[in-house]
Amino acid sequence: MVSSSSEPKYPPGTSTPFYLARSEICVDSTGKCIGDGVFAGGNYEPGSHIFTLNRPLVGSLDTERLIDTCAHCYVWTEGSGIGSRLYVKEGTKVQTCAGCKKFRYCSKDCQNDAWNQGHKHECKNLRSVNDKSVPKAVIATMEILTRRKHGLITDNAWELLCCLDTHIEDFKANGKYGGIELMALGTSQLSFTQDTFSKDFVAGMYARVLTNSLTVVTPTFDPLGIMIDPYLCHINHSCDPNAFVVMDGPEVAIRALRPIKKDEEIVVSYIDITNPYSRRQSELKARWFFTCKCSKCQKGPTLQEDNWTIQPGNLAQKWKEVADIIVQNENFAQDPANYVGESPEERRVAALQGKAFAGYEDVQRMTDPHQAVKGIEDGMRLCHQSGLWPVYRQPYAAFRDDLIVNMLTVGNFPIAFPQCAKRYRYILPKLYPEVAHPIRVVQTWQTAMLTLYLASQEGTMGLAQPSVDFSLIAFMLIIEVKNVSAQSHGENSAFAKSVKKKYDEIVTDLESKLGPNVDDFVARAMPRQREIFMEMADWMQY
Ligand SMILES: C[S@@+](CC[C@H](N)C(=O)[O-])C[C@H]1O[C@@H](n2cnc3c(N)ncnc32)[C@H](O)[C@@H]1O
Repeated sequence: MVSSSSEPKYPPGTSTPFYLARSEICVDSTGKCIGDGVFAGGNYEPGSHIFTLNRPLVGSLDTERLIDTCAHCYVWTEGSGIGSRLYVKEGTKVQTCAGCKKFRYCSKDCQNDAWNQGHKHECKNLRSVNDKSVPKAVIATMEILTRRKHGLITDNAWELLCCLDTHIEDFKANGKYGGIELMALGTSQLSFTQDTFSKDFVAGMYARVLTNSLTVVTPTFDPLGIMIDPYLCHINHSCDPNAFVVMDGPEVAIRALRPIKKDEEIVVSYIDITNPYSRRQSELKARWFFTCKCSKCQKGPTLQEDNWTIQPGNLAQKWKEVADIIVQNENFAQDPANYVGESPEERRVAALQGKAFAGYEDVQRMTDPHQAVKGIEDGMRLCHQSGLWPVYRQPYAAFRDDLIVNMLTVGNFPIAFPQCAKRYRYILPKLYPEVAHPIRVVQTWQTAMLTLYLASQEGTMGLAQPSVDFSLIAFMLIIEVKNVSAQSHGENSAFAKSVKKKYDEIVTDLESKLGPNVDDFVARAMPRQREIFMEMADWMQY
C-alpha cells in the first residue's frame, strides 16, 4: 500500500484550494492517527463554495436507475410530475448503448465523452453480462481497474485511491470477507485485468468501494448510485458536519454549512444525522467500522434526536401490551441500534422503536406506491398513537417524507399538501435549522411546486377556501427558495437557475394582472397567506 504523506495535495482543476492531511478524527484505540482527511485551504462562510470537481473519478448507477438515467451526466429522466425537477430539460430521454445494451445516454455528446473516458474498454465486457443484473459496486470496481490498466487514471489519483482504507480486517472479523472475495473474482473476470491485478488487490479495491463510496444524487437529492473519487472519498464523517455535498449533473460541489476556518477539517455526514444517537452509532460502526466521537455524539442520547414526548414509564396500557408482544416475538429490544435503556419500560420503548424502523426499512424496498402508502401509514400510526414520538423524531419524520413522495406519485395532492405544510412548519426548522440547508431547501421547493400546481387546478381539488390564495402561498415559498438557492446549490447551478426562472415567470404573470403594484399587493396579502398556510399544518391528525 502507498502511504499518504501529510503534505498538502491539491487536485488539478479545482477552483478553491483544500488539502489532504492526517486527520485527528481517525484514531485507533491508542489515540494514534490512522487516516487522512480533507482540510480547508481558506476561510469559508456558511453557504459558500469550497470546491467543485467536474465529475467524480467513477460513478455507478443503481440497477433500477440504469434504464432511466444517463450513465454519463446522471440526468434522471423520470421523477416528479409536479415540477420540482424543472432543472431537467423538457423531453430529455435516454438511449441504450448499442454495444453493452446496459448503459443509457441522453445525448451523442454524453455517449462520446463516456466512450473516451473509459467505456470503450468496458463496453464489450458489460455486454457479456447484459441480461444479468450486476451490483453497482462491482461495476464501479471494474471501471477503476479497467481505467487504470488502460492509463486513464493518473498516478496521483491512483496513489490517493490506494491510500483509502480497505477495512479488510474488519470484513474478516464480521464474516463478510468470503462474499468480498467472491465478488472480487467476478470483478476480475468482468474487467479482464487478471494479468494486471492480483486476486487480493481486487478484493481490496472492491472493499474500498464498499466503504468509501458516496451517493450520486440529483440536485434535489434523489439517490441514483455511488461514486468513487480520490479526493471526495477522503472526506471524513461528522454527525455535526460543517459542509455538505451537492451535485449538479456530474459536477460535485462541497459547500460550507457552517463557518469553516483555514486548516479546519472539512466533514460531511455519511448517514441521516437526524436519527437518534444509538442508531447513528450502529450504522457507522456496521458500514464504516468506526465509533463516531463528533461533538454531537459526545453528548450521547441527550439531544433533540433522542427526545420522546412522554417518559417510557407513562406509556398507555394498550401500547405496553403491544410492546410486550413485540418483545416476545422479535429481537428489536436487544438491537443496540434501538437502545433506550435497561429498565423494562425502556425496553418496551426500544421494541416499539425497532418496529417503527423495521417498518420504515420495509417501505424502502416496496416498488408499488399504493403498497408503500399502506406501510407508511401503519408506521405513522404507531409513532402517533403510542404518544411517544415528537413529529420531528425519526423514523416518524422520514415516514412523512415518504408519504409525501408516494402521495405525489399516485396523484393524491389533497393529502400531500397539508402534509407538506406540517413538515414545513414543524419539522424542517427543527431538523435543519440552517435556512440554506440543502434538504430544507429542496423540500420547501417540492412544497412550492405542489402549491403552484394546486393553484392551477379548477377548485383546487377540494382544498379551496375563499380566503386561501394558493398562488400567493406558492410565490412566498418560491421567494424563500430563491433567496437561499445560491447558498445551498450555487448561483450558477441548474437548480438555482430553474428557481430563478420560475420566480421571474410568476412576477411577469402578476405584473400582467396587477400592473406595477405587485410589490404593494404582495406586501399586503402575503402575511395573511402565510398564517393560513401555517394553520394548514394542523389539518392532518398525524
Ligand atoms: C470515506 S473514508 C474517509 C477517508 C479515510 N479517513 C482514509 O484516510 O482513508 C471512510 C473511512 O474513514 C474513517 N472515518 C471517517 N470518518 C470518521 C470519523 N468521524 N471517526 C473515525 N473514523 C472515521 C473510517 O475508517 C471510514 O471507514
